[in-house]
Amino acid sequence: MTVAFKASCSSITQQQWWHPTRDQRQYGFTSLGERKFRKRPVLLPVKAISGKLDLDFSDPSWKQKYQEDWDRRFSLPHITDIYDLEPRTTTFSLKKNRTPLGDGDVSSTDMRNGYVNKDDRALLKVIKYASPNSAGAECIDPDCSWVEHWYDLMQHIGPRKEIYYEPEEVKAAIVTCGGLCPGLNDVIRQIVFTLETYGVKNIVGIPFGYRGFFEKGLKEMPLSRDVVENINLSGGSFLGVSRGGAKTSEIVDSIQARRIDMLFVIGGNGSHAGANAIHEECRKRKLKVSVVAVPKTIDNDILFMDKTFGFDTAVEEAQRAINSAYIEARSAYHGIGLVKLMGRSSGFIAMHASLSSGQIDVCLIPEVSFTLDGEHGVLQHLEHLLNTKGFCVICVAEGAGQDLLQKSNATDASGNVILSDFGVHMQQKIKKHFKDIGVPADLKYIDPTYMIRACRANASDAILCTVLGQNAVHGAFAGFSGITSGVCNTHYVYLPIPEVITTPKHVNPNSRMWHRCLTSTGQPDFH
Ligand SMILES: Nc1ncnc2c1ncn2[C@@H]1O[C@H](COP(=O)(O)OP(=O)(O)OP(=O)(O)O)[C@@H](O)[C@H]1O
Ligand SMILES: O=P(O)(O)OC[C@H]1O[C@](O)(CO)[C@@H](O)[C@@H]1O
Ligand SMILES: [Mg+2]
Repeated sequence: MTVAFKASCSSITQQQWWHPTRDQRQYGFTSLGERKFRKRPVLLPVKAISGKLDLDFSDPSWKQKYQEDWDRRFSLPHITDIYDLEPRTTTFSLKKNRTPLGDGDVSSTDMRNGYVNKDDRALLKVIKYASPNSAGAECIDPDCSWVEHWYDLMQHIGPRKEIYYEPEEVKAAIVTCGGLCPGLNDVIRQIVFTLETYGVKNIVGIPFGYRGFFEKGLKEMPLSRDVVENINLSGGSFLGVSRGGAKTSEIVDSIQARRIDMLFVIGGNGSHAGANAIHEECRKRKLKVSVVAVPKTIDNDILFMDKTFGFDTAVEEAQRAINSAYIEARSAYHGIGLVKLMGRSSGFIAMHASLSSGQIDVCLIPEVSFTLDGEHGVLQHLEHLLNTKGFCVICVAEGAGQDLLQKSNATDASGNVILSDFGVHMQQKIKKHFKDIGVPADLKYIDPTYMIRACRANASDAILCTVLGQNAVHGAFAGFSGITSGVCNTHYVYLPIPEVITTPKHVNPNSRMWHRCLTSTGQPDFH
């Protein structure tokens, strides 16, 4: 495959992720192979923090402007942004028996059936809210009148008919970063399987996250179907994980020295920021490297995504802890069960675990403030529960109630703020409160966080991992870089990395799901 640099290309640095640089893009996708020159879109004022346009709703063309901005933001970076490249017919056959692998001769039936079309799109909104005050309403215009806008350039994920790499020449690397998450091994396994299906022979694992790129003594791990066949049977990461790391330039030096063509980064928001920085640095150096991320977080806190892999498993595993807390509390005189679950900035695990168990009386999450003391505080409610039903069970997310705790200013190796331990704080507060008022209370505190994170993916997460792992490879072969993928509004789509890491996704306290949780626990407002 011949490679020629494009004369002009704008490189986007990590600091310049926001829209103005994206506004500079001149090309609109019509397909992966053909691109039409499109008139440069009108620059629109953008509110940098909210990510929303300053739209004038009296302007009859506001919808068009909104969509244009959306198109710009969600256009997927592609290696033809830098290179003049001709694609070749894919080696990924959907019907193996009729089309031998690696010969590039995809049958005409295959061409018609099953490959993802350049114009396939997913719809972002499916509900029209009658009022901005409706539960869960996310409105564009003040009347909440507009529904239909598309993940215009968030193309449906899947194999394309045309690819931009010669599989036999590709060296692909996989790295897992951040904390553990059920399903990491399933994703690694599916990436390897799919790469081999395209005909890639040189696949390596980078040990212990980004650290594996620079730490002397950490060797690449050759990967194949044989090597990864059974890794999904246990939790953790077959490759190892780590936080913190080297400068992006050092990582890209290493990528260059190792002659890596495709890098698959499985990780959370930090890993995605790193993946995007690597992608930008590769562009700056004019390296033909596709960097494709796969979102990993049990916290389910990545924007736009219905759910991330590991989350279902975490919720399911949390049931065991909640059930134990319930049994302990139910069996003790004035028993109180307290369970702390993960969720640094989002309370999805705590909310879903509380809802699904049906055993929780009080659920506390970071998104909803509360007081512990006083007439309307949590402790008063616990007194009430002991008086009325004789026991109670509380579920707290680790990031809850941080405003009630002393800040430590400490950070981990990746720069994440180390939170004060709300579970322990709550344990001490409850003990002291009941001692002070002279009421017996038998508190059992359970912190199952690492047990939940280290376990193997359940069935639904294993399927999600399969979809995401396979499609990461399809995305790389389709020539995208700086992308990630996820299930958005029940459809799987590719997204540009910067758009998903602008802020963590939070539980909406005005959502039906949080209202359901309140109905289920019966807890009052703690104010
Ligand atoms: N802004 C950034 N730019 C470049 N690299 C980053 C950035 N933020 C984090 N990283 C790197 O990404 C890796 C993973 O980051 P981090 O430890 O925050 O985990 P994460 O991917 O967010 O996963 P988790 O959900 O478990 O926290 C680390 O090696 C870290 O150095
Ligand atoms: O102890 P570690 O490895 O830093 O991970 C803890 C963090 O992992 C997360 O689950 C994110 O993956 C956070 O909720 C939590 O704070
Ligand atoms: Mg993170």
